[in-house]
Amino acid sequence: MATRSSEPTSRSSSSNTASQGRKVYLIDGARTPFLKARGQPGPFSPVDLAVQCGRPLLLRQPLPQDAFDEVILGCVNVVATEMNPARVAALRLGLSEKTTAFTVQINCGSGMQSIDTAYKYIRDGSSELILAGGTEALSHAPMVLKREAVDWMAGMSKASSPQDYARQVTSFSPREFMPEISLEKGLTDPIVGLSMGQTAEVIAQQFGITRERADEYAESSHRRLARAQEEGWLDGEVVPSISPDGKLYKKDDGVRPDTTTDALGKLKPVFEPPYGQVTAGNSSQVTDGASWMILASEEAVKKYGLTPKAVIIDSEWSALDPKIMGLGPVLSATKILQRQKAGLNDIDLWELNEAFAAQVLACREAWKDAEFCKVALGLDEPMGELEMERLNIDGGAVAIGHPVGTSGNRIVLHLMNALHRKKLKRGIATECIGGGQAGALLIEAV
Ligand SMILES: CC(=O)CC(=O)SCCNC(=O)CCNC(=O)[C@H](O)C(C)(C)COP(=O)(O)OP(=O)(O)OC[C@H]1O[C@@H](n2cnc3c(N)ncnc32)[C@H](O)[C@@H]1OP(=O)(O)O
Repeated sequence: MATRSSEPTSRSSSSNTASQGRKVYLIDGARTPFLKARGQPGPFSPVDLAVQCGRPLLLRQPLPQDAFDEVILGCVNVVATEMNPARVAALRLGLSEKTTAFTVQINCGSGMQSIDTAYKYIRDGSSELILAGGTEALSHAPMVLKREAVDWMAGMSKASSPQDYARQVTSFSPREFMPEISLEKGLTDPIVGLSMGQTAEVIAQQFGITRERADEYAESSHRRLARAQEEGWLDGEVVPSISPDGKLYKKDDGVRPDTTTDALGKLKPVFEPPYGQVTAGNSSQVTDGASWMILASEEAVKKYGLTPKAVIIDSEWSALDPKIMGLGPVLSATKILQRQKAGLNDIDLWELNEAFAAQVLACREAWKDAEFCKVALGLDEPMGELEMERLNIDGGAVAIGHPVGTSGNRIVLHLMNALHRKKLKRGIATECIGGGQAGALLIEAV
């Protein structure tokens, strides 16, 4: 059970406000449709995904091949044939061989970390133009063989006589070759031994989030995404992908517009049966997808005649007990609000990544909870209630899916576009990170 006295820490605090460096603009971005992992490898590898959305983005922002100083790509599950996917993607996108590229991994924060690293490189004057993204093909998550299988193969390679060889062959046991379920392992915290879903159960219990509320939230995520798709609000942000066999993917395919709270209420708890709150219907979906954003300095904007859509104002990363990792956004976002002397509802729009419906709701409760605000945030008063009308207005990972290394990038991209569409000014994108961390970015539309 989580303790409320877990003392969080943070990095890159007030020293990283944009006022202390150069302006950093968000120019444009694009993502693939998010495709649900359906028990077998999907049509695209992590690099394929990054290339699928990178190409149309670079076509509509025609920059010279060597314009980018850096390519930074978040990816949690790198596949063995695409080591350093940032570099592989950059070259497949036709960028200059002279452009350096590196991959970042901070679990679900990876796609936001790429933006924040780019932001700081440009702000501090070491770069002018950066392509920063996130990619994840959870359907391709590497499978890990059991120790016994690896030992058996080592025995085969060491066999030096026909007798050795025969002994090794006859000791073969197919059961030992059943792979360990690696995706499940990847979504289990190695320090506290809880799956991500169990950490959501911990904070649901801590803040009294009922099954009904989690299901209502999940239903609204599907409803909001379905409306956004129907109204064309994702056009341009989501670019079509074409698989090697010529199949066209145009839309996020996890959304279920017919979702009802009645149907959700019938699903069984997955992570803490039989009494838990977290089900397949109110969890983020296991999904493949990629997203890129172009970041530029003022000089690069002038040099290439770019039209910025937003400017990055501030960023913050925090760390806390891995058991309550889902509350991380409260820590990171509050630090930004304090620096900006702003309240929750002074921010026009929020993208708080929906790892789980119960986790988003627990964050909202934490801001209202005097004791949490005092102990974890050092505040005399609670922060108050974040209005639902500002939060994940076009749905989130419950409906869209959560390709873990990508989502942090997607929420910044969508926030930028939603601020423009609604002619609003300020937005915060924030997400929890497995292992007990969280990131947040404050942007302003221009
Ligand atoms: C990692 C970090 O750094 C930080 C983080 O973000 S933590 C979050 C990381 N991500 C996760 O942990 C992933 C969480 N989600 C999961 O693991 C999986 O989605 C899950 C195990 C919860 C469910 O997986 P699944 O069983 O394959 O789901 P799925 O097959 O889609 O649905 C199961 C059932 O629910 C039903 N269902 C799902 N959504 C529904 C909806 N909206 N309405 C009605 N029914 C629904 C499905 O129809 C299905 O029913 P049947 O079995 O009758 O076909």
